[in-house]
Amino acid sequence: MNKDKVRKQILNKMEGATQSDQKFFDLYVELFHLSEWNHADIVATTMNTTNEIPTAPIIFRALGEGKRIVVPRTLPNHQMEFVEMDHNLVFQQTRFGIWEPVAGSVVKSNKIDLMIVPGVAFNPQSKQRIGYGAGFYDRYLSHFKGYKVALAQEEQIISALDWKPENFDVKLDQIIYRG
Ligand SMILES: Nc1nc2c(c(=O)[nH]1)N(C=O)[C@@H](CNc1ccc(C(=O)N[C@@H](CCC(=O)O)C(=O)O)cc1)CN2
Ligand SMILES: Nc1ncnc2c1ncn2[C@@H]1O[C@H](COP(=O)(O)OP(=O)(O)OP(=O)(O)O)[C@@H](O)[C@H]1O
Repeated sequence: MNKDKVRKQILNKMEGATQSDQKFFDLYVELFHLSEWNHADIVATTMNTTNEIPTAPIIFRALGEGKRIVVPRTLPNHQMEFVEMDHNLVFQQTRFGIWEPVAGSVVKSNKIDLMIVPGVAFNPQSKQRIGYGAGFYDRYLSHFKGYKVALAQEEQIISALDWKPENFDVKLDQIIYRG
C-alpha cells in the first residue's frame, strides 16, 4: 500500500471513534514519566482536532509543573512556527478547523526540548509516522534537535509492511501507544 492509501484507511477508521481523556490516561501517564518530559522546560504540542488525542491534559500538566508550552502556527509554503501559550494569547480557527495563535511570541526550534508530534498513522517498531500529507512536520523536524514523541491510538498503529517510508520522512524518537 502507498502512503495515501494508508492515510485514507486510518482516517476512515478514526472517523466516529469516541474520544475521552480517560481513554488515553495510560498514554499521558507514560509521557509524564519520561525523563525527557521531566527535563523539558519548553514542550511543543498542538491544539487537537476532534479526531486527535486531546492535548489539554498535556498542556495543563506542563503548565502546572512550571513548563512552557508552545503550539504551531502554519505559514505559507508549508512552513510552521511555534508560539508560546500565555494569558494574552488569542486563537483563531483556520479553514481546516485547527485553532492557531493569532499573535504571540515565536519560540525558536532550538529552544524546544520536547516535541509531541501529531499524525495519522504510526509504526512503533520503525518509529515512522504518516501525517496529514502537507509535510509541515517533516519540514520542521528535519532541522529539529529536541526529543520527538508521538501518542498513538490503537486504530493508528500500522506495521512496516503497510508502507515504505520516503527519504524526507522524519523518524520519531519514541511512539507511546497501547497495543
Ligand atoms: N492539531 C493539529 N494541529 C496541526 C497539525 C496537526 O496535524 N494537528 N499539523 C500537522 O501538519 C499542522 C497543520 N496541518 C495541516 C495539514 C494539512 C492541511 C491541508 O490539507 N491543507 C490543504 C492543502 C495544502 C497544500 O498541500 O497546499 C488542503 O487540503 O486543501 C492543512 C494543515 C499544524 N497544526
Ligand atoms: N524536508 C522537506 N523538504 C521539502 N519538502 C518536504 C520535506 N519533507 C516533506 N516534504 C514534502 O511534503 C509533502 C508531504 O509529505 P508527506 O506525505 O511525508 O507528509 P506527512 O508526513 O503526511 O505530513 P506532515 O509531516 O505534515 O505530518 C511531500 O510532497 C514532500 O515532498
